[in-house]
Amino acid sequence: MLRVALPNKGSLSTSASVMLTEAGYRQRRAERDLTCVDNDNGIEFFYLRPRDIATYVGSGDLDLGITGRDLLIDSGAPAEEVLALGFGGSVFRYAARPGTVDSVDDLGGRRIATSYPGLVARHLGERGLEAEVIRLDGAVENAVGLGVADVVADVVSTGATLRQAGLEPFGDALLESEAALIRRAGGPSSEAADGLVRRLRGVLVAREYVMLAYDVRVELVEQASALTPGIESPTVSPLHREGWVAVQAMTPARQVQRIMDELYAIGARGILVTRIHACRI
Ligand SMILES: Nc1ncnc2c1ncn2[C@@H]1O[C@H](COP(=O)(O)OP(=O)(O)OP(=O)(O)O)[C@@H](O)[C@H]1O
Ligand SMILES: O=P(O)(O)OC[C@H]1O[C@H](OP(=O)(O)OP(=O)(O)O)[C@H](O)[C@@H]1O
Ligand SMILES: [Mg+2]
Repeated sequence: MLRVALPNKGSLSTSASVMLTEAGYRQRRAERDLTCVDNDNGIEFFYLRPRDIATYVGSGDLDLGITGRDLLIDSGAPAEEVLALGFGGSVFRYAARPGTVDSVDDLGGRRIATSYPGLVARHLGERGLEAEVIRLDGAVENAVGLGVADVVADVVSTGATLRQAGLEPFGDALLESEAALIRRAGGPSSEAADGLVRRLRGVLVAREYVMLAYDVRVELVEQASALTPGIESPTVSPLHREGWVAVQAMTPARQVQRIMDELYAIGARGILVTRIHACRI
């Protein structure tokens, strides 16, 4: 059986389970369940703290896991990203009170509070900076006001928590993170693991693309196909009506309204968009 680690709570938990459900896997019934066996697909899911997932996968005790890229790097575990999953996005940044510290070069000798000491130490090390990293469990934005640190390094999403604490981000982001499927670094691949990766890729494509279909005069096929190249190539089929063809192509959902306008403008008609529920590319 393939053994897969999933976040048991926090920002990534619901989206990870939704994605696996969309990929056709069974998920736990209750939020407190710690395991779930999917016999039909030969998979057992283990619900773990997202921060611990890279440790289980890096040691080889579990085959695959879903966690944040930032948590993977912070753990220092010998695990690697297989597939970015497009949810749980965040930016990791330094912040301080305005007029105190405002550049990364100025971090030497400072006290930096963070829940991600591994990530911060790696960033400082790469720049040859020496600072005191103070590990806190959470709510790190309070550390400056309480005098424990000069700087915080933390996940920023809307920025509201930083503003409330009177802090301003400075310097480039240390990392842009999102949820990722991970496996043991350099570990052997298996047909079971590859099958799960293919299903998750299918979910990503089904979320990003729609199926666009339209009719167009045959002499305009090249011009229309340039607007709808599809993933491989558009499907062009004959129509009973002389001089016309039907075209079908997968199209990025975010651009589809603009593409429909442009198709209409060149003379395409009967333009239809349908959702893709699942696919294998
Ligand atoms: N607004 C956010 N706050 C915290 N983490 C976020 C946010 N948005 C995305 N993430 C990502 O979620 C992961 C952290 O999840 P985790 O469950 O450990 O913390 P959490 O969601 O803050 O929950 P808790 O603090 O209750 O443990 C990281 O990969 C982080 O980048
Ligand atoms: O930019 P924002 O939208 O304000 O979000 C970022 C904040 O959210 C998270 O905290 P969380 O609520 O998870 O509390 P924690 O610090 O105890 O983990 C994170 O650690 C930041 O503090
Ligand atoms: Mg948190």
